[in-house]
Amino acid sequence: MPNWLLPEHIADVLPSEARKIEELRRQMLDNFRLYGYELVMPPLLEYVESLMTGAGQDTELRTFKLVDQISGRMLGLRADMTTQVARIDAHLLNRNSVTRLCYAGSVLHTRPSGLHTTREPLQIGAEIYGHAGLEADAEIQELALASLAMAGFTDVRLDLSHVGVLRAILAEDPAAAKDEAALYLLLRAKDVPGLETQTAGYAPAIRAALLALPSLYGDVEVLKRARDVLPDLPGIAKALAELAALAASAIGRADVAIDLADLRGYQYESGAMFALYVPGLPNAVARGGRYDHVGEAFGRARPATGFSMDLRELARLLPTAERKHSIRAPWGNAPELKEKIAELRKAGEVVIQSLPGHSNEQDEFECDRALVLDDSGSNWILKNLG
Ligand SMILES: N[C@@H](Cc1c[nH]c[nH+]1)C(=O)O
Repeated sequence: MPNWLLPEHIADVLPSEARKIEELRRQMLDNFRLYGYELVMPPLLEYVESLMTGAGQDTELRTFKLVDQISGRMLGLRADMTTQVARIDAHLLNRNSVTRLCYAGSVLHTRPSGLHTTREPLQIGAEIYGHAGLEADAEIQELALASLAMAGFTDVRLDLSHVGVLRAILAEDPAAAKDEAALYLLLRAKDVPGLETQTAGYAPAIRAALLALPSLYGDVEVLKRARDVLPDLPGIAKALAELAALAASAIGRADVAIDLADLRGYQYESGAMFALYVPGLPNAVARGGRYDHVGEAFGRARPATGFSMDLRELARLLPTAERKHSIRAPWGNAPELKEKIAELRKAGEVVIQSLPGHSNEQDEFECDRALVLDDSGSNWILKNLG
């Protein structure tokens, strides 16, 4: 085995791809700032218990673990930054007001989520703490859509779902409530035969409601159908009304679909959830939603909602960045030459000094101009290279 072989689903990012990713990262973080989101940088690794606080079983399975040589305690490499940011809001900032935070950094997954998916996504996201109303969910949804528009995606599908529907159904039947974890998995997989077996002993109305969820998928008309077929419970009515409002706020910006069985989050979600899809990729490019109980798990209840996405995946779908035009300059220590180069760089030009013996080499950059001495031999001027 050559000693440079990388583990499966782990890869280097080469120059043109890296530039696309980095440009996207900067654009998005700058845009988050325009909405008032403050950047935070949580650590790559933490004690495993703190990483798991408020998170579900998926996070546990996805987290790489190692032993800390200083404390002897178990550390985990973060698999998702959302709970880290919730910890920062709950403990370090200690603000009672609305707090908007954003982040960008690598996360690691023990297993890839899809066939061609990386185990090292570059997660970027934004979270709002301190507002329980739907306005915060709508802002997050808008920001996620604006981020995709900014990256050049025009054809976006927004799938909406709501944990409140399942919770309201489960609260009606203790037998069903006990099986919550299993039901989650079956609904996520839209495994109707599995659901039929699992729900065999439940109260008939509860069973019928659970079996209806996988077929409650489609355009916003589904909400009407859901009102007809699901039990008349306040929790369900509230969830469906929230979904109708969120769907309405996205009209004209995305194709909206409702999927009441889509529970593919990290299991910390507590309200409306969404996933964004773009052509060419079966997996969601962005996920988000409300998760009001994570702060509580950290000892300070704070309403919360947010979204995140993988910049590597997004960048992969975008066309290759054009080669950047640049200026070739000779190598040398003459003060006038150095001054001229500094001036051009200050103006935003890429100036590449050719190292001796390498004057015609170029890779990522296309030199369309050269810095040369004029006929008098004393002034540095730019010459177009045909
Ligand atoms: N971190 C979640 C999405 C999210 C952010 N905030 C709330 N939910 C994910 O990657 O699926």
